Amino acid sequence: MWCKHSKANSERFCDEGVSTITSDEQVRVEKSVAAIFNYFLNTGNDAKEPVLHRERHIAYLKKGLKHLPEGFVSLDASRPWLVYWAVHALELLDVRLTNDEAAGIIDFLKHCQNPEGGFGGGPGQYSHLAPTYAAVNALAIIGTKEAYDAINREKLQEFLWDMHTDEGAFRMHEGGEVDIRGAYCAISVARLTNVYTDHQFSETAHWIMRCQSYEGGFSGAPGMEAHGGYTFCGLAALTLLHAHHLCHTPALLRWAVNRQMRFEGGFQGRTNKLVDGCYSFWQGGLFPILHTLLTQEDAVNMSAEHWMFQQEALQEYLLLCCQHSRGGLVDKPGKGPDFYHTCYTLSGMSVAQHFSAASIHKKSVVGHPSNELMLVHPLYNIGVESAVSATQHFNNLLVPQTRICSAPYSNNINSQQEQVQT
Ligand SMILES: CC(C)=CCC/C(C)=C/CC/C(C)=C/COP(=O)(O)OP(=O)(O)O
Ligand SMILES: [Zn+2]
Repeated sequence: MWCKHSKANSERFCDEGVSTITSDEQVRVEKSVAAIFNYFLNTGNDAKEPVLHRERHIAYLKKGLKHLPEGFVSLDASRPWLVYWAVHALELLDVRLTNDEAAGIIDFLKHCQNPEGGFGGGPGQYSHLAPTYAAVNALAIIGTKEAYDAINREKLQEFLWDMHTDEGAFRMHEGGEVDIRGAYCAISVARLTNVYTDHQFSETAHWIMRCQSYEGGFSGAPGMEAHGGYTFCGLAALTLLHAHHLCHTPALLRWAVNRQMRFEGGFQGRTNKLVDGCYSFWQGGLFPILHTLLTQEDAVNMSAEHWMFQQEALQEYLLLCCQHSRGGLVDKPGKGPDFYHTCYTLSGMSVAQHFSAASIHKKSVVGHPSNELMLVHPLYNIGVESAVSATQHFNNLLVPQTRICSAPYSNNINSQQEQVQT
C-alpha cells in the first residue's frame, strides 16, 4: 500500500502489529487506505504528483479569521486558540497578515488578557494556561513591536506563579486541573517571552518525569495512559527546561515510532486507536526533538538525513486523505475541516518535509515542489523565524522578578539578569 520510497523505512522503524479495532473503525481505516490505493492504482507510473491545495486552504483560513473576533458559539472559551491555529497555519503557507488583520487580532487578544496576568478564552473570562499559550504564540507569529508589547510580561510571570503547585506542576486555571499541558504551556510562554526563572521551574522536570509511562510515552498526569498530545507536551517541556537527560529516550523512541500506522502512514495518538491528522504534529513533532537529544547522547549518526519516522508516508496520508475539497484539513476522510486540524496537519507536514539538524538540511517534499511549507520550530510550534525573532526581542528585556526568592536561587537569577543586560 505504500509508495516505493515508503516501505523500507516503515518496516525498519515499526515493529508492532496493527491495532485491534472495531468494524466501524475498520471502515474509517479502509477509507484512508482506499484513497491512497486509488491514487497509486489510477496514476501508475505516470503518477500525477499529489498537490497541496494551498489556495483553498488559505481562503478557508482567511474567511474564518474574519469572523474570529465574534467567536464561534461552541468554542467560545477557545478564541485565542482559534486565532493561533489560523495564523500559524497561514504562516506555514507563507501568508503574511495584512496590517488591518494583525491590528484586529492584537486588539482582540489584548481584550482577552486579564489585569492579573495571563489570557482567558475570551474577553472577560478567567485566565487559563491554554489560551495564554495560544495568545502568546499568535502574538509571536505576528511579530511586530505592537504585538510583542501587548504581552504584560510581569503579570504573565505572576499568573504562572498563581498556577504553580508545591510539586512543581501547573494547574490550567485557578481551581482547575493539574496536568502536563499546564507544565508545557507555562514553560513555553516563559521561555518565549523571557520571563523564565530557575526558581519558578525548579521542580517541574521531576514532576513531568512522573508522567512517562511504562509504554514510553507520557500521560496527562502520573499513572495515566500515554498519549501523543501529552507526550509532545512532556518532551518539549523537558527540553525547554534543559532537563531532557531525565527522559528515558529509548523507551520514548520505541513508543513514538510504533504510533505511525503501516496502512495509512499517519499517526495514531495512543495504542489501539485510529490514525488522526492532528497527530502528524503531536507525534511527528517528537522526532526533531528526539533527534537532537539522541545526537547529544551520540546515539544517532551525525550524518543522518531523515527523522526516525517515515516522512513520505505521512505526507501521502496528509495530501491524499486529509485535504477537504472546499479547503481546510481534516482528521480523516469523511470528517469536516476545522482550524485545529488544519494547524496541526500542516505543522506535521512541515516536519515531514524538512530534515534540519546541525548543518544538514534535507528536503523530502512529496508531490509538487510547491507543496513545500515553511519551517516549524518543534518546541513552540510556531515558524522558526517567528520563534527566533521573538526570543531575540524578549531576551533584550529584563526578566521580571515577581517573587522574592531565597538563597539557592538568587545567585542564579542575578547571573541571568547580568547575561541579559550584557
Ligand atoms: C498544548 C496543549 C494544550 C496540548 C494538548 C495536547 C493534546 C492534543 C492532548 C490530547 C488529550 C487526549 C487524551 C485526547 C484523546 O482524545 P480522543 O480519545 O478523542 O482521541 P484518540 O482516540 O485519538 O486518543
Ligand atoms: Zn485530531
